[in-house]
Amino acid sequence: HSVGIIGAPFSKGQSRDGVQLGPDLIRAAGLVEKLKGQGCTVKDYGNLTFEEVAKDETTGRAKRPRAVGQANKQLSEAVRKIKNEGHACVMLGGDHSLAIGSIHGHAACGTQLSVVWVDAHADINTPLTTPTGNIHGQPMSYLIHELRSKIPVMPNFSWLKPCIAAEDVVYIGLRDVDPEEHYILKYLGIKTFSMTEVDYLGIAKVMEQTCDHIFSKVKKPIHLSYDIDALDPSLAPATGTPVVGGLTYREGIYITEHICQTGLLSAVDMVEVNPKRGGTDNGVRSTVDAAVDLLLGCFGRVREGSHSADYKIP
Ligand SMILES: N/C(=N\O)NCCC[NH3+]
Ligand SMILES: [Mn+2]
Ligand SMILES: [Mn+2]
Ligand SMILES: [Mn+2]
Repeated sequence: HSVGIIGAPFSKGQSRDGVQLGPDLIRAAGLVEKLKGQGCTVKDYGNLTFEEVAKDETTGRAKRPRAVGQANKQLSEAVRKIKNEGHACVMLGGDHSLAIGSIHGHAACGTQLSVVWVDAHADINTPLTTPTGNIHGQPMSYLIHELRSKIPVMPNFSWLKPCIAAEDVVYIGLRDVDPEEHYILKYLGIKTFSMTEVDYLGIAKVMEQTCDHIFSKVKKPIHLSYDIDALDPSLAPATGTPVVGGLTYREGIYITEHICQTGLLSAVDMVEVNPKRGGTDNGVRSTVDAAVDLLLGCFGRVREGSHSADYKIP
C-alpha cells in the first residue's frame, strides 16, 4: 500500500474546541511509523493551514459557512493532488464537515466512488433541515447529486459540485439520526446498517451485504469516511457527540479489515477525535489508539498476524 497522509486541523464544522488537535495526536501515536512497519510506503503531506475568517454570519441555518467552505476547498485540492500522485489518501480530522472536501477531491480525479460512512450519525441534514446549524451534521447533503436542489447558495461553497450518487452510499453504525435525516435516507433509498442491523446480522454479514450493495453494478474505488464516534464511547470517549451502544473495537476493526481485502480502498477519513472531550487521559489515549488501529486495519494489518514472503526459519 502506498499511503499519502493529510492533516486537517479544523473545528468550525461544529462548536466544541479541541477537535482541531486530532491530526497531530494521531501522528504522535505513531501512525506513520506503524504503517511503514507493516510494509506501507508513506508520504506525510503535513497539515493544511486554515486562515481565520472574519464575520462569518450564519446562512440559512448553516453556521460558519465561509470558514467551512474555504477549508474544504483547500482540502479538496490537497486530496486531489495526493490521489493524482498515486497514493491512497488518509485525511486526519478535524470534524466531519471535512468529508465535503475529502470526498470532492477524491471524486475530482475522475472516477465514480462508493462511499462507506461509518458513524453514529447520518450527517445528511441540509442547511435548511439542520437542527443545530453545525455543518459537521450536513456534509453528505452537499455531496449527493439527488439533494442538489435542496442546497441554497452558500458563501465560499460555489466551488463545490455534488459528486456521489445516493445508490453508491452505505451507512454503518447509525444510532442517532434526526427525523429529517431519516426521511431523506428513506426518500433516497440509501442503504443503511444501523446498530440494530449490526446486532441482528453480525458485522461479518453487514460487511458482506455492504460489498454486495456497492459492487452490485460497477466495482468502484471506495471512500471510507470513519467518524470515531461510531465506536462505543467506552472505547472512544474523546469525541464531540458520543452516543451509547456503539461498535466494539472488534467490530470497528473488522470493518477496516474487510474493506482492505477488497483491494479497492482509495481514501479514508478519520475524524472527530477531540482530546478535550475524553474525560481522563486514558480516555484520550484509548480513543487515539483506536483511531490508529482502525487506519492500520485499512492498510493491511490483520489480527491473525503476517510474515514477509521471503521469510525462512533459521
Ligand atoms: N458527530 C456528529 N456527526 O457525525 N454530530 C452531528 C450530528 C448530531 N446529530
Ligand atoms: Mn462529526
Ligand atoms: Mn460524522
Ligand atoms: Mn458522528
